[in-house]
Amino acid sequence: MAPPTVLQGSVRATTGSTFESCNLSLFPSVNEPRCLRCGGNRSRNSFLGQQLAFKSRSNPPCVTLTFLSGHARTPVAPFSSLNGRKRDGRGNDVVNKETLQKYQSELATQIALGKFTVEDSKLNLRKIRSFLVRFGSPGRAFAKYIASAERKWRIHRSSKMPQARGDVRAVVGEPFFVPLYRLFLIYGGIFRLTFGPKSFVIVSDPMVAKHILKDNSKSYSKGILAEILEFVMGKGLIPADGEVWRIRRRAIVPALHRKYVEAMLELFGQAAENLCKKLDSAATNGEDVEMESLFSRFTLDVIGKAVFNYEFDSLSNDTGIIEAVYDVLREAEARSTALIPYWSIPILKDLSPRQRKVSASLKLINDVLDDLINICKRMVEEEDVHFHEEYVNERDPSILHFLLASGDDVSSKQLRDDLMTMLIAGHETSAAVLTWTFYLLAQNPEVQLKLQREVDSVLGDRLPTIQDMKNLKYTTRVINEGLRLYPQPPVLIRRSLEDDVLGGYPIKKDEDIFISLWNLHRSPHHWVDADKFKPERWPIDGPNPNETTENFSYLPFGGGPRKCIGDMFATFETVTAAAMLTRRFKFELAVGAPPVEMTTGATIHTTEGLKMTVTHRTRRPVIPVIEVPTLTTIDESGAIKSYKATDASVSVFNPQTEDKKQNQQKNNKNEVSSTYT
Ligand code: HEM
Repeated sequence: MAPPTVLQGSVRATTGSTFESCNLSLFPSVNEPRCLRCGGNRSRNSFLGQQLAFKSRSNPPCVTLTFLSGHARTPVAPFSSLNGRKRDGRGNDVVNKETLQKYQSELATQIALGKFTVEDSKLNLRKIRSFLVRFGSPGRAFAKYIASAERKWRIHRSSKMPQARGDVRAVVGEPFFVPLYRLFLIYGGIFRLTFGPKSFVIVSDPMVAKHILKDNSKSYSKGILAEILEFVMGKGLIPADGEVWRIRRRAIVPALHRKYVEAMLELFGQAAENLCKKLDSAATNGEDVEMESLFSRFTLDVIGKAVFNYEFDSLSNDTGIIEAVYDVLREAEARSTALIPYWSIPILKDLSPRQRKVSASLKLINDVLDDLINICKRMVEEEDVHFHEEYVNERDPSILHFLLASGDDVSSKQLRDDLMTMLIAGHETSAAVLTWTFYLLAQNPEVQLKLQREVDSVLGDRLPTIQDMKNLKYTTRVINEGLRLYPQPPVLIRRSLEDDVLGGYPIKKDEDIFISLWNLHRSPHHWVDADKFKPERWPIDGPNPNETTENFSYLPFGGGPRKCIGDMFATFETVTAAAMLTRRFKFELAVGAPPVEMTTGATIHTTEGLKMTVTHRTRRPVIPVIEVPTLTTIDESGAIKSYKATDASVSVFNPQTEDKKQNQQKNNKNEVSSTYT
């Protein structure tokens, strides 16, 4: 079937309008668009500020309609920020009406000045085309040619991407993705944000995100991200582009096969046990705990073992290497939010104590990695390797061991870059997911209780197995929902390698693009109660939600060829931790602790930690039902008499009332044994 016709027009062309470029009346009403060509109902109707995308239900759709300009829609959903903004009684964020009104009036002025108005063609090409079709096939072909040329011309000439101009100070002081959300509600799914000479294209539209990440991914690189991370990841998988990326991805992805992930479950369970021990003593001593740093240590211990078989043991120790890892991580985050590339100023690089410390930390980590690579090489040499697709060394199931055993022909520097990349990619992300999910659980005790019930019935007191991962359905939904509200990272970065058209707007080569997962995941156009924590929004027996099932409205692990390689690993790791921790403890926000606010580096951190009160879960006392032996007789008159063993008295038994009593007792017993407080 032919691809859908793509039409563009102004929002002014409303109800029942006919588009001159396509000779089609398209919609009887903006609210209820229907394709008049095929009669199909809408399948997607998103009126994103300046953009209305409409696809008919036929597959493939016969028409896609995109508005390029017009009036912005009044934002309908509260924006969500935790940085000093008001919250309602349940901790949900509420709209800062004044700010929105200011933006709306600013936008109205810009619209009045004609900034977003598309100029219509003075020529009535529709009439010319109608005239041409009278001349048979050559006329029709010519009319078609004119229509297509006009479409291109319209895109080229009249499409003007909505622009937000800002003073950079306006976005300093709060995580940068928060003002981007406000701008998205006003300017729509794609707009340009300009600070002085620098401009970024901000994408919050699922279809545009899909185009960049999947359909035309070859035309985009990691851009600034690669520049920022070069000092620590070199040519590792996250910053790498082109041929290096292709070769390394092909070598590394097979290492995370099913058997490897299964082997990792034991590791997740052991690390979660260690964390439980820490919490045990805090709960016994009545001390509050700072969960963000504990989660960070938990995931560091996991990823060290999983990637290069290194025992950081950071939940129990504070060694120099752990400090070095954190130094480097903090530096990477500082660089990713810096307004100027201070690290490339030679004098700063050599004289600044912080930069010198970072260089020393990097050297320490690299030395440790080199040692680990050498140890592993020796192990592999001594081993009688029978390498196959699902190869796992029992003594050392790490990714490094798999790569060396596979005969991966790679320089030590590249291998080090890859290991470092996985260490960073798999550490802070998972820690942040756990931090924010537990923050949400503390605010939603009914969800925490439901989660605990599932864990009790699926796990009991066991360590989780791979089979349990299928059965911990609600726990998985809790993690899915945590990832929706707090995506890690909140923004994906790309740079265009050639000219392209995004959402109908032409963009040039070398444009910097931010795909806001924060906006996509909280878009009021795609989610009901977008800012509410509702694990139930995901059908419990449905597929695990991802970019494919949600058509790029939800992409916690990215999408397309550069999708996260550790998605299954991370899901099982966080599900295991959530299950094992909530099985033993109840989590509440500590009384008197500072408000939990966001700050950002590569992932979303809290500004002052996540202070929690952790208490042991206790079963309600089980009231035993004492079974007293009885002797029952029926006398000649038919009356039933029962004699209790301990009791000399004789009671006359009325079967009906006794049945009721027993049922009552049974119910009490069930309730007591299956409920935790
Ligand atoms: C909950 C935890 C995690 C989250 C939320 C997460 C998220 C993501 C996202 C969104 C991307 C795409 C980045 C982009 O397109 O620019 C990505 C890429 C990547 N992730 Fe993860 N990740 C997690 C855990 C892990 C783990 C455990 C590992 C390693 C074992 C890992 C390794 C990577 C790598 C190597 C890439 C780059 C892939 C490429 O460019 O080819 N991630 N991750």
